[in-house]
Amino acid sequence: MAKHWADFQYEIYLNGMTGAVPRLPTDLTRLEELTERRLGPGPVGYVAGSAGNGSTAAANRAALERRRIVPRMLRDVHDRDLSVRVLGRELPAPLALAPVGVLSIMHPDAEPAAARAAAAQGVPFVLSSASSTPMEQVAEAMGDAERWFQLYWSKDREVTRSFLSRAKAAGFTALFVTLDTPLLAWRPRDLDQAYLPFLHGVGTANYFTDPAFLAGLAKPVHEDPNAAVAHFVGMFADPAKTWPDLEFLRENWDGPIVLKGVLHPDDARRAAQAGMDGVVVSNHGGRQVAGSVAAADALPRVAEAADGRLAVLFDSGIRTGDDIFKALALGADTVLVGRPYAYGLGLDGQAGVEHVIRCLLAELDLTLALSGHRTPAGPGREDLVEEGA
Ligand SMILES: Cc1cc2nc3c(=O)[nH]c(=O)nc-3n(C[C@H](O)[C@H](O)[C@H](O)COP(=O)(O)O)c2cc1C
Ligand SMILES: O=C(O)C(=O)c1ccccc1
Repeated sequence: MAKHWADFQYEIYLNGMTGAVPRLPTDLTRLEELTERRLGPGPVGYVAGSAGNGSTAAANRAALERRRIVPRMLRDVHDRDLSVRVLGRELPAPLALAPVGVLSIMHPDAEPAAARAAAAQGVPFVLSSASSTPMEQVAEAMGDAERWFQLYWSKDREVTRSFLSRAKAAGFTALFVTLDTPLLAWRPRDLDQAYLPFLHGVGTANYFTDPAFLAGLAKPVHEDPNAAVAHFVGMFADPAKTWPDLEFLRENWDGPIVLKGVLHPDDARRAAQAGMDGVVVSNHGGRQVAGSVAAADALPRVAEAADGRLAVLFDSGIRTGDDIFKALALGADTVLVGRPYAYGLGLDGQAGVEHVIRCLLAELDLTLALSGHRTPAGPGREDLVEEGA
């Protein structure tokens, strides 16, 4: 029996009979402003901020807003099923939590709380390489719930090899390789505050617990933390990588591999040729290339190039259930959501992340139904119009 995500709506009204209202807004676009008020400017600036003058993050939203749904009537939408099959797994809905590093700046419960929320709702959790908690601890918090590992592809092969074997041993089933961050982009909000969490050793937990990483240090981390941080900064990513290097990952990871940060259809074709299993159409939430194409504008062409050979995941700008509907209609199989759950965590820990997941999926379920669809495979380009096109 498929889960009825829309029941959350009734649950909220029912709880209201005893005077209770939701602890957080159900319009998730309001979370950023609330978080801004409650947490310090450094952490919120880091999470909310993006590259350049912020126009790419704005363009991500605009590209989704510009597309409007054309609902269809009288199509029997009584029985709905949001489940999807992606990367060889059955998911209860087309949603996963995106890899977001350094979550301890949002809440002391950090990644384990977000991972528990995902597990409780049955949604996959993608753990960042730059997690503030070692991957084994996050895995332990999740029991046998679905988890995927995001790789920052290090200059040091032994560290990469070690991360892959640790992730495998800890039960992460798919590998997400982030290609759009071989360098951190120009991020004025962080630059103006001279705020970078790693320099304080936050977001380095996977490295500082890794035997291959530690072998590269002259002294233990506690004896010379600055040298350990400098070593991390120097090796965490590698701008010299090229397509043939993917072979190394294929040889060292026997599960699905997904390339995150693909925006050009030719790069999707190369991913398929290289034996990859999927792509995430993403501009990193507008945090990397200032002036980049909006992720939703890139999605249809990438989906066409994938042509069923690759799983097509999407992120960058998803804030509501109708945004998910639009991404599905433009060719995504599943979406990831980043900042909204980070804000949910900052505002209310695990419960806040669960709130975000439940709101998104209840709204998606209702949007599907009210637009005349029963499953995530239903929406297509014919369900959208583009304003001004
Ligand atoms: C604070 C923050 C940290 C992030 N850290 C990572 C990371 O470690 N690895 C990664 O692949 N993407 C990272 N991302 C990008 C997200 O995975 C995702 O692509 C982006 O947040 C999606 O856009 P959205 O925030 O509009 O949903 C980060 C994003 C934010 C906001
Ligand atoms: O801040 C980010 O967007 C990001 O992807 C990142 C990069 C390095 C370490 C942690 C997060």
